[in-house]
Amino acid sequence: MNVMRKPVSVSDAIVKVLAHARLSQHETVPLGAAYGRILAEPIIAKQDVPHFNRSAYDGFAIRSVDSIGASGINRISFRIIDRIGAGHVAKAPLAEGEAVRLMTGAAMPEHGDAVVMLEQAEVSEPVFTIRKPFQPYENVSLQGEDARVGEELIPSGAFIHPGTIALLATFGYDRVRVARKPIVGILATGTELLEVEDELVPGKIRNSNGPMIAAQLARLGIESRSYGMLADDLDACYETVVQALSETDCLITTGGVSVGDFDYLPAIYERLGAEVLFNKVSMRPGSVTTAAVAQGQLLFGLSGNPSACFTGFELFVRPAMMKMMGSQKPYLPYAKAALTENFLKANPFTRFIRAVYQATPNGALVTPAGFNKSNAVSSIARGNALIVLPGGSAGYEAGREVDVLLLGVEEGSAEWVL
Ligand SMILES: Nc1nc2c(c(=O)[nH]1)N[C@H]1C(S)=C(S)[C@@H](COP(=O)(O)OP(=O)(O)OC[C@H]3O[C@@H](n4cnc5c(N)ncnc54)[C@H](O)[C@@H]3O)O[C@H]1N2
Ligand code: MOO
Ligand SMILES: [Mg+2]
Repeated sequence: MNVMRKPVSVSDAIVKVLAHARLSQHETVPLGAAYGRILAEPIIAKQDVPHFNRSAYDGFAIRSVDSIGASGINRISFRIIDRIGAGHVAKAPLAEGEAVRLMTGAAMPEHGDAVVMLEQAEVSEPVFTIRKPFQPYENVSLQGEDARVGEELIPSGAFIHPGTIALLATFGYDRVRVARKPIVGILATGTELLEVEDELVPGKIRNSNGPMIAAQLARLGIESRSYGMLADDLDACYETVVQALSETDCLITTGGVSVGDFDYLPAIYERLGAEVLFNKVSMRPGSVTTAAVAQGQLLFGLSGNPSACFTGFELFVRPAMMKMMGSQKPYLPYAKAALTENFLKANPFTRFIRAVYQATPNGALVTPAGFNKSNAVSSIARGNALIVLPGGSAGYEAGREVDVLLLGVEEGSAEWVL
């Protein structure tokens, strides 16, 4: 095996992966199941919102013209001819000096063009007086002020969050066209691996990457299919990879991608006739992250080292999954924050430091999340962000503003800015 590998930059690696991230058929789901999915159709206003002029307050609908000249010493009086709550319409149009007592959301009566709030009226049923004039449309929610029929409000490819659900419901979408979710397989390789419930024995460790990747996918709303754990055995791993590829849209493996004697993923890609897009990225951790394509399907060979595995997923698998689901915002959201402590290690490669990002009244701060080597698991548990230190730097001092990628944010970014 050739142990010398040619590294690609992080951004080139992302471009290569995204060029092969395709799906996406669509499916229709009930509105109640649409949260967290990606829209496969734009939301176009099916009616004006609101679709009738309505009162913005609890009060009295009047004709504004009747209020001209009202003041503290010249109170103008109105006669209440009807009383309606939201959901009702007044029985008759307003004539001069008439008012309808109506509640927030109730349709304005014909000829009514202003609302006197209850607090602005001195009421003595069946009349009330006012001490100021009202402008046309004062305290009225106008038809179409929120959205106009035919207007494209949300593009296809948008993440469906609770606000999107509200809009869909407003227009009567009881079913929504969304991108189909990819079916993603996970296979952990390593003779040293134990099941989570197993007792530790010398030389062995529990498989933490498998459950971690399943949760990283779950965070994107994707259910995974586990192919369990396999010992480092070329034939057995190859067979499982072939089976997994026949049952999934994409396969993620962990471990066995480096140059060790029992790192069989490179041989598996060769046997599959897969095109290896890259097998070395100029980053730490995750330098051994590999991506390959076999018969149009993406295979991600993530590192066995937990922090490297985690970072490889967030940087490369995540945008690919989002693109496969038609997302317009596949990238991790980006922020700037001030480093709270020195990080003085030199960085020949781009370095991704698991970190805690915190917005404070004095600006955003970011703190490395502790033990930060590729094999670290504690810092991925503590972190909610990745600090990005560019390659070629000599480290950074506390107070310095640094680039940060935010983890676990529902909606990503449309651009990769680093
Ligand atoms: N001579 C070289 N050695 C190594 C290189 C190199 O370039 N030349 N790269 C190093 C880097 S960087 C990393 S990262 C690791 C990557 O190793 P592999 O991806 O091949 O993974 P393994 O060898 O299978 O395991 C590495 C490490 O991770 C532990 N592991 C594996 N699977 C899991 C799992 N499911 N859950 C938790 N931990 C896991 C495994 O026990 C090892 O400790 O290679 C360096 N070596
Ligand atoms: O792939 Mo490694 O994580 O750079 O230590
Ligand atoms: Mg290895």
